[in-house]
Amino acid sequence: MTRLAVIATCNLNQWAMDFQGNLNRIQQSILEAKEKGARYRVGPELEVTGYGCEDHFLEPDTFQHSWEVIGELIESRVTEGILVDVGLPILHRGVSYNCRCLIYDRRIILLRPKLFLADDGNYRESRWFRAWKRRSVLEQYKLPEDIVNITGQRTCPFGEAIIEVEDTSLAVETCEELFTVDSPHVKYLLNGVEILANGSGSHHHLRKLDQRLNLIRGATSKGGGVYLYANQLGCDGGRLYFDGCACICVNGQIVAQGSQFCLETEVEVVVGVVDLDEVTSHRVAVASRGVQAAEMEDISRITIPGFYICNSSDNGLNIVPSPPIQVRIHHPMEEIALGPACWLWDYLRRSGAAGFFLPLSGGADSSSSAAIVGSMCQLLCRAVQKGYIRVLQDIRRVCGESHDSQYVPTDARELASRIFHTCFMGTKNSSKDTKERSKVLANDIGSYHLDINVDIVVDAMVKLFCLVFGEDKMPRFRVYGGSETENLALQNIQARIRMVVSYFFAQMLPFIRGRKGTLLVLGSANVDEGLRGYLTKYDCSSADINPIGGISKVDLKTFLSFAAKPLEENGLGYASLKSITEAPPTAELEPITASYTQTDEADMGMTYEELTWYGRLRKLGRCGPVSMFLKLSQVWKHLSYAQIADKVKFFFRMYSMNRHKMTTLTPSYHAENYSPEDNRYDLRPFLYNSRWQWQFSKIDQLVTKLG
Ligand SMILES: Nc1ncnc2c1ncn2[C@@H]1O[C@H](COP(=O)(O)OP(=O)(O)OC[C@H]2O[C@@H]([n+]3cccc(C(=O)O)c3)[C@H](O)[C@@H]2O)[C@@H](O)[C@H]1O
Ligand SMILES: Nc1ncnc2c1ncn2[C@@H]1O[C@H](COP(=O)(O)OP(=O)(O)OP(=O)(O)O)[C@@H](O)[C@H]1O
Ligand SMILES: NC(=O)CC[C@H](N)C(=O)O
Repeated sequence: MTRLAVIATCNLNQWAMDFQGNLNRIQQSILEAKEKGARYRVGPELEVTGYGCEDHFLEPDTFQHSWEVIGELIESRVTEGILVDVGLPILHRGVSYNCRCLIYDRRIILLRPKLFLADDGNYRESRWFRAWKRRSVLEQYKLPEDIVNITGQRTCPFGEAIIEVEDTSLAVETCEELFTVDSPHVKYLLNGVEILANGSGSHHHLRKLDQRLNLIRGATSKGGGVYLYANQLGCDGGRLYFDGCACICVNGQIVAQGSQFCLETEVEVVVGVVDLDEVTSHRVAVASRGVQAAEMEDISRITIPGFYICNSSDNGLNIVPSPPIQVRIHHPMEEIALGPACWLWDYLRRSGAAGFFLPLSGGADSSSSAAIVGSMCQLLCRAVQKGYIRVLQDIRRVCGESHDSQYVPTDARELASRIFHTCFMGTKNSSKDTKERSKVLANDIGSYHLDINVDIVVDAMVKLFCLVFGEDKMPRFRVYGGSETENLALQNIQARIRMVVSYFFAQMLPFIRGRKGTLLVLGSANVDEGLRGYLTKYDCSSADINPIGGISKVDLKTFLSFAAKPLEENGLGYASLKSITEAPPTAELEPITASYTQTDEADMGMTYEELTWYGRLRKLGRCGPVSMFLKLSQVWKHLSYAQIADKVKFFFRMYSMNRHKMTTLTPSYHAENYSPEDNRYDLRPFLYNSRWQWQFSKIDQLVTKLG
């Protein structure tokens, strides 16, 4: 008889601290798994609480509510006839652990704590949890009174163990454990485990999926086995977008894959039929695996008597194993169009706001933010067309429709006209070109567009200044003979007034349109501007949220070309973006004269491409000034050592002078590994000695030595 097992994993769009919503989604996923015939269901890491609770993991309430959720799950009887693997925080003997809880029928089979915590980049699990170190010991966990009352069970095993069922054995690991050098699954697989599950809380950044899939495939390609991967999906209350992609892998080949970016549903169950005999067969054929398996030390085992994961009544003819599939990996430009769009939608519908307000300059950055909102509207309309009722209900709520409303968006442009507001805020220094580009793009996307001039407010500020300090101190632009200080102050006041106007209009526009609520102000500072500090503190970069704050200018330019392509060519169909990509980036804060037009790259003293180099080397290459100089000397062969030294020193000077701006950076979608985001990801001082005396003198010595 063939051992065919139907098993399920899932993507869940959980929300930190939303215990009720999280419970509903977990229940729905188990029910769907059961309906599809699965006998094992794995869910994401910390799915009961949501992954991003952070310091709420220090509160006893969080642990107690987690048990209450488990109690309700068991009482609702969804766990009957299926082995359910749920992620939640557990307090054991006064120590907090990030755990998997395996439940079968009404019994807690095992609490399995995470062995290796995630602590780099965006993660700091050891702030809230301890890693489980007593790997050879199974302790007894004393179950809370509520659970005892529901189940009659007083204790359950706590630690690392293999679960033996009648026809196979399985084991679980948690997210980061897959990424570690000495992954627990190696030991489990060599111990004969056939099904391995991983509940994850893993975030998206550009070009990452490939790495994750390689690890999943790698886990079972050498020694055989089935690997089930579950993940959180969406924005659970922070800067990260968890990118789902729940999948099933058999002997190194993916046989089922869920979506990576999805706003259609909060619960996506991925089911596969796997032939466990193929695992045995794969293993027997690899003699060296057998040698290692034979000498592997034993791991504690817990049996579930009478429980079969395989369908014993089927002889392999009624259900067939899921065949290997071609994995779907989005192009990075699609990732930009999809990831931030889904994140924005989760944020918008969960914030209760009535839509977005975007200061749209007609430049590349704010146009990228606009295109991403357009992409969100397109995805929403497609979901509605496919019949996703919950999406339609959320749209109606965000649009301020009444309970009995029959409103259905006709198309993405019509939807955008209701929830997306753009505004060009010109001054004397704005050009007709940018104003026109802004208008045409707004029309392409369908936003409610305003075209206003803010000179009256800028002039009022200058007048106020003159009233206080006298007309003879009236600040002048450099091109009219003003000093650097005056020139900068006049630029910054335009930029800051735009920010104040944005918040004012975002608050008032729903009122003007006969709606309740307020709009969320969107920002458009990109990752490189942040790195170089080429932005005005508290200008339009100080928005509520920023979809592109984690994306490099180089990627954004490519994204705009992609988004300009027609829908039939898989672009976003915003043809007007073409002219925007062709225009040189400019702040338009200084007067344009016959001999002078302000441009970003000239102003910054470096190109955006150079900035990407600096960004990658600083963060990903972990370079200080000296190593960055040495690394770039190997690459920039067209420049002299002295020129490279000047560039590196200039970059570090600018970076360190402006680092303070990162402390007030608008929360942005995390997309780029070299992000300078100061809040969670790139923790550095913000008061530097920007002369870098020691480091720069070492660079000077090297230049002399190298000639
Ligand atoms: N160490 C420190 N720690 C904490 N705060 C510090 C600080 N040093 C200065 N500051 C504060 O920061 C201020 C200086 O920063 P900030 O006011 O931003 O002014 P700043 O960086 O001098 O100027 C803004 C720059 O952004 C450029 N820019 C380019 C494109 C567009 C836009 C735009 O906004 O549209 C702007 C603009 O051309 C200019 O180069 C100081 O006045 C002080 O208030
Ligand atoms: N004329 C304008 N009208 C509306 N918003 C503006 C205008 N100028 C600037 N902004 C807002 O201020 C932000 C910062 O301005 P900046 O000139 O630095 O633009 P940028 O970062 O180069 O972006 P963009 O490419 O969109 O111009 C812009 O992204 C935009 O949101
Ligand atoms: N939650 C985790 O353990 C995640 C860690 C892992 N390195 C990731 O980026 O996906």
